[in-house]
Amino acid sequence: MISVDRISKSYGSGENVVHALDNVSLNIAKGEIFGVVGQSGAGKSTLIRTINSLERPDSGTVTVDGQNMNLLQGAQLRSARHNIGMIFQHFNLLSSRTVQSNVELSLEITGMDRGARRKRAAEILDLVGLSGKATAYPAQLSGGQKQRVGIARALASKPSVLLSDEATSALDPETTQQILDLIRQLSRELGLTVLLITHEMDVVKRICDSAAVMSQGRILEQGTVEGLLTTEKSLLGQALFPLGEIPLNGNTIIEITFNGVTTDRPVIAQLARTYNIDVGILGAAIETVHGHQTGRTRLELPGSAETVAAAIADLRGQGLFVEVIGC
Ligand SMILES: Nc1ncnc2c1ncn2[C@@H]1O[C@H](COP(=O)(O)OP(=O)(O)OP(=O)(O)O)[C@@H](O)[C@H]1O
Repeated sequence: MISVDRISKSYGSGENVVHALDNVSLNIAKGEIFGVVGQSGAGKSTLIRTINSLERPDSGTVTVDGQNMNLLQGAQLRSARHNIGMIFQHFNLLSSRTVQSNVELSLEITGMDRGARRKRAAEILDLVGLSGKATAYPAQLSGGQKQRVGIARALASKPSVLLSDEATSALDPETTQQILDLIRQLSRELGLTVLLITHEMDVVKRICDSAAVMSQGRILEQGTVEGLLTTEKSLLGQALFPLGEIPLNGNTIIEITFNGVTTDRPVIAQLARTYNIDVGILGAAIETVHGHQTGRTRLELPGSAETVAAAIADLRGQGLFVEVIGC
């Protein structure tokens, strides 16, 4: 649905040149929720602006829903943009217009007649849980409600893509979760493809199917969230489920990654019993992600090299992803 192929974008020149995007490629399938994480200045906003063609890349291609965005001009470009909704950190609502009118505004631009606009705005406000607030003004709404209006406005013209630029960064943790759950629900119900940029790992954990890590204009790693978790030394895997410093005391230290398949088995108790090892639990970061138990646990395995090797082989034999991180 969204294909970004080797795009680069620089600002300035000579000594002052900034490579905001440096040979960036990614593919987002229809209906997928894809998160891009990175520190301030990593290039995330530039990436989003090249996808809806607010910026043109210096090189490379952006394709959205089969259309090469770089080649579009005028009416064609405007029409392609109607297929891409966008939500923002600070909501960007017009304070002088009611909720209903803010949502209708995005439809006015498409040339839809008044009656159809009214009907569609009411429909989409209902979908985001705001039908009772149609006549309210933005100043009368909470942050979460404002973002619901932002989402309704973005989706009013029935786009197939939603771009989210730090849409939950101004919200408290509980409201963040509600908005993320709403985005996920809408994505599933409407088959909406979502690209969201964020600096918050919890956002990725809560709703993303796939994610990429950006730094200094480059993508350092990308893949499905579950795949990244089971990738050795994955930056995102470590950041999503942090376990802190590794204590080195001569014993073998391993990390077992759980991705929903095996957590209901008494893996650690079985290990201790079968190999007579006094297994030490050094840390665990396990949460329910998309209804599955996901995360990792760090264990210390004292004992002879042979016993420890046999225990690790046994765990891997059970289909578990095991990394030896210290010995
Ligand atoms: N219009 C511009 N002119 C000059 N430099 C720019 C411009 N837009 C972005 N940059 C630079 O490009 C780099 C990437 O910026 P970008 O806004 O894409 O990063 P970001 O990851 O979205 O950061 P943030 O989370 O702070 O918004 C930064 O060094 C920024 O200063």
